[in-house]
Amino acid sequence: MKITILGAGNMGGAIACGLAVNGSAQPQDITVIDHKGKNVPRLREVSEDINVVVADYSSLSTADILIIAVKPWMVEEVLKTHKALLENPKQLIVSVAAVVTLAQLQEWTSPHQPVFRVVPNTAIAVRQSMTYIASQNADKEQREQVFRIFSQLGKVEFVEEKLIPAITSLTSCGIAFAFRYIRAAMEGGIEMGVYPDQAKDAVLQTLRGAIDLLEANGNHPEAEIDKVTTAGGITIKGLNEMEHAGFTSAVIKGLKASNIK
Ligand SMILES: NC(=O)C1=CN([C@@H]2O[C@H](COP(=O)(O)OP(=O)(O)OC[C@H]3O[C@@H](n4cnc5c(N)ncnc54)[C@H](OP(=O)(O)O)[C@@H]3O)[C@@H](O)[C@H]2O)C=CC1
Ligand SMILES: O=C(O)[C@@H]1CCC=N1
Repeated sequence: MKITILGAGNMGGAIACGLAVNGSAQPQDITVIDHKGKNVPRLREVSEDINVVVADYSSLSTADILIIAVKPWMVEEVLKTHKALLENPKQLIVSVAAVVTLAQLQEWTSPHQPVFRVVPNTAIAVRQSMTYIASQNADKEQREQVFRIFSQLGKVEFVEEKLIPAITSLTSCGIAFAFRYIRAAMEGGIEMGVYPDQAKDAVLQTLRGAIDLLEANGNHPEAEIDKVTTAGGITIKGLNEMEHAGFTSAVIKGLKASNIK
C-alpha cells in the first residue's frame, strides 16, 4: 500500500516519522512531498529510509492513500493544481486540514472519491495523538485502512463530521491548552521557590498520575477531587481561589472560541 504525504511540516513530518520509526509501513512505500526542501534534514535525522522528495508530485498518481498536510487554505489549490494526477477513483484522500470539510474535499476531487477528514494533535510526533476521523464515500475496508494508519500514531475514533469542530477544540487545540496549564503551574511553583526543572517534573508526574487514576477507575474527575479536598483543608482553599478567578469559565470560553464550524 503506497502512501503519499503532501506537506512535510509539523503534521506531515510527524506522520511520516511516526510510520517509519514504528515500522508499520515499509519506508519505500511512503513518499513525503516537501515543496521547498527545508524539512528534508529534519526528516532524514529521524530515518534515512524516509522517501522525501522536493516538489516532485509524480507519486500522487500511484499512491493508494494521499494524506494532505498543508495549511487549510492551500488544500483547494493543491488538489486543483494536481487534479490530472489524481485520477484513481479508489485513491483515499485524507486531509488533516483543520477547517476543510468533507463536502469541500468531495468538490475538489470527484463526486464518488473516498474522502477522509482526520483530526490529530501534535502528540502524533510521539505516537500519542488523540485522532478523530470522519469519512464520506468510503467502504468498511477503506475506513479500516485509514484507521490502521492512524492507530499506529495514537488513539483513534470515528466520529460524525458534525462533531469535528468541537473535537478539534478539545484535542488539536486542547493540547496547547494543556501546555498552558503546565506552564501556569510551573510559574506558580517557581514563585514559591521551586526550581523550573523541578517544577516541570512535579507538574508532569502529577498530571500523569491524574490521567492514570481516571483511566484506572473510570471515575468522574470530581470524585477524585473529593478524595483530595479535606474539609477545612488546604486544597479547597486553592480550588476556590482558582474558581473565584474564573478557572472553569476561562477553560470553557477558550474551548468555545476555538470551536470554529
Ligand atoms: N499543528 C497542529 O497542531 C495541527 C494542524 N492540523 C492541520 O494540519 C495541517 C498542516 O499543519 P502544520 O503541519 O502545523 O503546518 P506546517 O506549516 O508545519 O506544514 C505545512 C507544510 O506544507 C508545506 N507546503 C505548502 N504548500 C505545499 C505544496 N504545494 N507542496 C508541498 N508542501 C507544501 C509547507 O512548506 P513551507 O513551509 O516550506 O511552505 C509546510 O512544510 C493544517 O491544515 C492544519 O490545520 C491539524 C491538527 C493539528
Ligand atoms: O490552530 C490551528 O488552527 C491548528 C488546527 C488545530 C490546531 N492547530
